[in-house]
Order: sequence, then C-alpha cells, then structure tokens
Amino acid sequence: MLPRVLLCGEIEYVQDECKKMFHGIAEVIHLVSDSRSHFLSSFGPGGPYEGTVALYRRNTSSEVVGKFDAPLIHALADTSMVRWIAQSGGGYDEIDVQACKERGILVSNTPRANEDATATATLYLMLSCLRHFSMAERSLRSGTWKTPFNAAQTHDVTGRTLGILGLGGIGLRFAHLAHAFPMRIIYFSRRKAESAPDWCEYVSSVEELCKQADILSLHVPLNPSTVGMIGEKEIGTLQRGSVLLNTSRGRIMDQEAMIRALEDGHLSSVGLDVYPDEPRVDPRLLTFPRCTLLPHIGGESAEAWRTRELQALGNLRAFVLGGVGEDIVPELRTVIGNSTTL
Ligand SMILES: O=C(O)C(=O)CO
Repeated sequence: MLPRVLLCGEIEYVQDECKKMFHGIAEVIHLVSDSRSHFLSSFGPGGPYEGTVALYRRNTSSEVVGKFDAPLIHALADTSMVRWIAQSGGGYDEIDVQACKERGILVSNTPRANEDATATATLYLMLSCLRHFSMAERSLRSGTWKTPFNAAQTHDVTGRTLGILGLGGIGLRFAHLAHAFPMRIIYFSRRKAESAPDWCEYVSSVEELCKQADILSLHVPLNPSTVGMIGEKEIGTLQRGSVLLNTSRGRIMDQEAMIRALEDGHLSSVGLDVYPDEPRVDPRLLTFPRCTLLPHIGGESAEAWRTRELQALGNLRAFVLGGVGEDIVPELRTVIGNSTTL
C-alpha cells in the first residue's frame, strides 16, 4: 500500500501537477471530516485517513478541524503516522510548532511564494491611507462624487519616512517597491539583514523605529514573542498623524491601543489586511472612513497561489521520497534527522 498524503484544504491551481507529483509514490486523499472529532478519529485502522504520513494544510481547514493547536497535535501524534505538515502559506501561527517539536512532527511553510503579492498589497495600503483612495472610490460608488473626500487631509509620499518592522522576504520586497518613491526607508529586525540595500537604514530598536517613522509597516511573523509587539507605548512614540500598516497578522498589534490612537487623532489612518480575530472585524474600525481595510487578501494573486501550492506540495513530495522536505520552519530546523523517516 502506498503511503497517503491528506489534503486539509483543496488544491485549486495545480491539480494536474499534484497528480503527477505523487503518481506512483503516494496516494493523495481529501478531507472528508465535518468535525474535529471525526478528523482525529479517522487515522486508525479502517478509518478514511489510515496510512496517512503527511498533511497538506490550508488555514481554511480550521473551519472544520480547528487550529492545529497542542491538543490536536498530541492527538494526531497518538493516533496517526503523520510526521510532516506542509502549510500552504508563509504564516504558520495556526500550528503549535512547540507541540510538533515535542512529538517529532515537522512543519514546512511556503516562504517567498507570496512576497510580491503581500508587498504590493502593503504598497496599495500605504498610498490609499495617505491619499484616501479607498474613501474616494466609496464616495463615487455611493453617488456622492467627492463627498466626504477632502484633499486638505491627504498627503504625498514624498519626504515621508517609512519604518519597516521585520526585513524578511515581504518586508524587503516592500522596501524595494517603496524605494521607487522619494522617501527615507528605515527598518528594524532582530538582527541586521545582510540583504538590506544601502538606502535601507537599520535602526537599533523598535522604539527608535517608531521615533523616526511617520509610516510604520509590520512584517514580522506571529509567535509568542511578537504578540502585541506594537502597543500603546510604540504607537505613542510615533509622530502625531502617522500611518500604520499591517499585512502580517492582526495580533501583532494591540487593537485597542490602535483604535484609541485613531479616535484621538494620534494615528491619521491605518491600512489593514489582517485582524486579531478573523474573519471578525471590530465594527469600530468601520467608523474611520480614512482607513483602508482589506479582508486578508494581501497574499492572494493567481501567481502567488500557484507558487505556494507547488511549493507546499514539493515539500510533501520530498518528504515522501526522502524523509525530509524543504522549507522547514525556523523553530524546527534543529529537529531534522529525528523521527522524520517513513
Ligand atoms: O501566507 C500567509 O500566511 C498569508 O497570510 C498571506 O496573506
């Protein structure tokens, strides 16, 4: 019997490639569960997922199965042969990687795949927040032409200082896109990025970044050390009238502090693609017409989706063939070699 690979979330863009990639080496099966308990009880003998050694995972699967939190990972390790989870997406905050580490399950993600899409979305948010493009379009569509758009409250990009928090793939790509404009670009990362161009200045702390920037853009992954990283103190350190952009994860921001700063005008607007409790959007955010709000579509373009599906499946294929795939998430890189073979 061939080992089985379970798709927790559909492949939409590379179905033919998927068939070819696993032909003769693994049987690709689909999620049939309608609940978390059914999912977890289906890996045993005679169950629909018997013989599954690896999972492909999209965040959409959490609607049925829930997040891959510690209880799910432990149950999976107890009841199945699953040793690899290939997350489709750059963010893997819905998977408890520490629990995976304890149980010898490796996790890969798809860095690079949606760098361009997410950086472009961030650029759009920056321009829209400064020039109120989203508000202007809403006024046209509602039949009021330019009202309540008010040019006196909009601003050019020229001369602004863009502060980038996290110069990984997306942060760096955004820096390159923004460099087309006459602005100063600074960044803070845990360490100085070797790939940073000369014009992208390193500052030594988040505080310094907030002091100098009048547009702050967040590009760090969500993990226990980044939850609430931008809160009251950091927002207060930004200059009055600053703009905040977030295309990473909602919980990196303290949403209450952000809303208070919008209410008292300390932040002139925010451009968001992500929220702490998606798909719920705090209704208070909808009352600030100058903010641009997207429904977490930053990383979604046809090219990005295709690339991330291929990359995640490639990681699974490498695991099935050789016991280890690529793109293992940083927290688990030291585990390679333990418990990963079929
Ligand atoms: O790749 C991800 O994790 C995303 O959230 C894309 O927006």
